[in-house]
Amino acid sequence: MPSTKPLVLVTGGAGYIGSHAVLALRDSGYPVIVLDDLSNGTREAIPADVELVVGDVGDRSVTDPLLRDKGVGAIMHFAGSIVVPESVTDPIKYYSNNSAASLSLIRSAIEAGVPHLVFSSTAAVYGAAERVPIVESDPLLPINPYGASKLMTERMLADIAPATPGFSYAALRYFNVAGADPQGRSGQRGKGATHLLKVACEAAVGKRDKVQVFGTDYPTPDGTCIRDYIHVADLADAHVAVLEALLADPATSRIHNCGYGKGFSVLEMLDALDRVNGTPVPREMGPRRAGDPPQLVADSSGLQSQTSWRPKRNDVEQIIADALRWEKKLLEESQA
Ligand SMILES: NC(=O)c1ccc[n+]([C@@H]2O[C@H](COP(=O)([O-])OP(=O)(O)OC[C@H]3O[C@@H](n4cnc5c(N)ncnc54)[C@H](O)[C@@H]3O)[C@@H](O)[C@H]2O)c1
Ligand SMILES: O=c1ccn([C@@H]2O[C@H](COP(=O)(O)OP(=O)(O)O[C@H]3O[C@H](CO)[C@H](O)[C@H](O)[C@H]3O)[C@@H](O)[C@H]2O)c(=O)[nH]1
Repeated sequence: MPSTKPLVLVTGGAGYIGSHAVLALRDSGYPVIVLDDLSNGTREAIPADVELVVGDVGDRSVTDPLLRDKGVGAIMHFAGSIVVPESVTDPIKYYSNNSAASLSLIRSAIEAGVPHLVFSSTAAVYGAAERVPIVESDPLLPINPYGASKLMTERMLADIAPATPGFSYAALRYFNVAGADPQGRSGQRGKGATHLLKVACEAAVGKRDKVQVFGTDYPTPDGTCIRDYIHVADLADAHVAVLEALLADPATSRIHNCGYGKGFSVLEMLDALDRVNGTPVPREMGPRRAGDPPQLVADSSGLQSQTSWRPKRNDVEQIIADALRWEKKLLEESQA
């Protein structure tokens, strides 16, 4: 029987978080189509029967016919550039791919009559937050071009939606996304990983000789930075819940933090990895990395009170176990 749920276009669906959103949408009965330029994604990240359009979200010769002809009912917009230090050395890339390309997609969507867009924003819009947990109304003071490029898109959406009858959006500010699909269907692939848990799991399976701890003199109980790690499958479920909130109340746009509201230090994460792994992962204490705020923890009560989303995998050892299982699978694939 054909689905009665709207077709969802997932931009960046061949990447880490987008591929988990594709799984969550399909698990909930939504038909899905993916638009990705494969600059950091892979075909294998998407189920074989999902249509992949290889192209740039900023290219209207791609997005106009796609949105017009396929009958897209909502967009989840994950495509973007994601490396904070690179945004400092190459800000034009970030304003181009995260701000300008998003504006192009938004125009294309509105002209095609697509009513809803869910945008991947980031805790980086808050910059070096003065207090935790962070609420959505806290000051937006990004400290790098990555965060600024995402905030610009949020600002565009905040101005455009009220001026555009029939169009609403959700901006989701992710905190630290980690883990892999609990069923082993997807996980984080990209080369040159920089995220703590990915790097540490690569060290656990022998792809690296150690993990370096960036800074031990922060004003936190053990001196290392504190972050709020959300399981990627819970984050994917949050997207479905937010889409359903938009469909149920189409005139209301929303902005939500996505995290669990509990912080873990770098050393707490590495200790938990050692417990899950059963053998200690070599670690080395090192200097601070530029631009790291001491603490980022989300107040996500709005996401829970305003949508049906409830965290299901709010357990740091499960996040790590899923990430580690995925890393072992990647290693086996590379040795096959
Ligand atoms: N990973 C995190 O911890 C995190 C935290 C906060 C926000 N985010 C945001 O979530 C989104 C997804 O991040 P991710 O970690 O899955 O990254 P990712 O690099 O794995 O996925 C991004 C995908 O977008 C594609 N892409 C990039 N530019 C494109 C373009 N112009 N046109 C079409 N496709 C393009 C890439 O090929 C890739 O498959 C990003 O917007 C990122 O800024 C991620
Ligand atoms: O090898 C490593 C990697 C990271 N860290 C530390 O681990 C913590 C987490 O670092 P990540 O690189 O995993 O994540 P960030 O907190 O820097 O970045 C995350 O949050 C940002 C918002 O502030 C952006 O959204 C970004 O995309 C997202 O990955 C930081 O204190 C970092 O210094 C290490 O000690 N060693």
